[in-house]
Amino acid sequence: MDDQRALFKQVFGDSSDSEDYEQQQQQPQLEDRSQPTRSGQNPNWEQIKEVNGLWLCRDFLSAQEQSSLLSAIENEGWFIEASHNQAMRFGDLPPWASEISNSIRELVLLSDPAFDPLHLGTDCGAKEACPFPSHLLWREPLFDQLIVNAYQPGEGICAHVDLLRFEDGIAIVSLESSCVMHFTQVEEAYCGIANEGIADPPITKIPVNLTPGSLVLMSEEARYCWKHEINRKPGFQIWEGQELNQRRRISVTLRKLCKVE
Ligand SMILES: O=C(O)CCC(=O)C(=O)O
Ligand SMILES: [Fe+2]
Repeated sequence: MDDQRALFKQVFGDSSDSEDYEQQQQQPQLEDRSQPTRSGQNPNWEQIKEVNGLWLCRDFLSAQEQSSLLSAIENEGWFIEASHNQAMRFGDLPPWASEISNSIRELVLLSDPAFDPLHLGTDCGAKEACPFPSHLLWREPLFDQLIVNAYQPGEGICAHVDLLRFEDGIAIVSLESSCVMHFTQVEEAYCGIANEGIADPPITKIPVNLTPGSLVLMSEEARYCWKHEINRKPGFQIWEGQELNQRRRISVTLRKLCKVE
């Protein structure tokens, strides 16, 4: 526990604010539900073409797996009080989170036609066709930091790039309620893309529908050159022309801390 606290301090400093951004309090909307089923040997990866390095696996967890995961999270007792909406772990992850981490690695491997199970290797030959770069996939541990967020209807998260204290390669699992996450390109700050003398391009927002049981992987440009946000104020959660119904949403974010030299 003390180790957890020391690590927390190292990452976020003395402030009690967990990140540089705050969850927004927003207004509730209506109901939405989908029931993805896991495709087992055939993970269905969707590459978000506009955002390099952004991948979505809608059927990551079956309905059954989603409810087991929710029970495991509930058993942690983090969200008994309505005022508690975020929990973090550093270092060794709870068993259920390690399981997610293992499944992610497995699923990425299964999606790679170049994967040779005898040599436990993948070169993710066609870089753009791989949901997670191989130099990240084989790091140990794959993830060592966990955030579980609980969003009540109307609550979201402001546009941000995840802190640079975390390595490349971030995973987000969604539970309970669908939401639209929007991606907007950052100007030049984090990703070293300078555009001096060039007029700012019009801001494009790329919407991605995060259904319950889905997994998002962000690496490279998606992680450093795009902000992500969830705005659940009325009028912002539109998918295929319809406003999404909102319920509580739980998300599990997995990241890896940068090594401190
Ligand atoms: O809740 C989510 O889906 C996203 C969380 C997130 O972006 C973060 O914690 O940095
Ligand atoms: Fe984030």
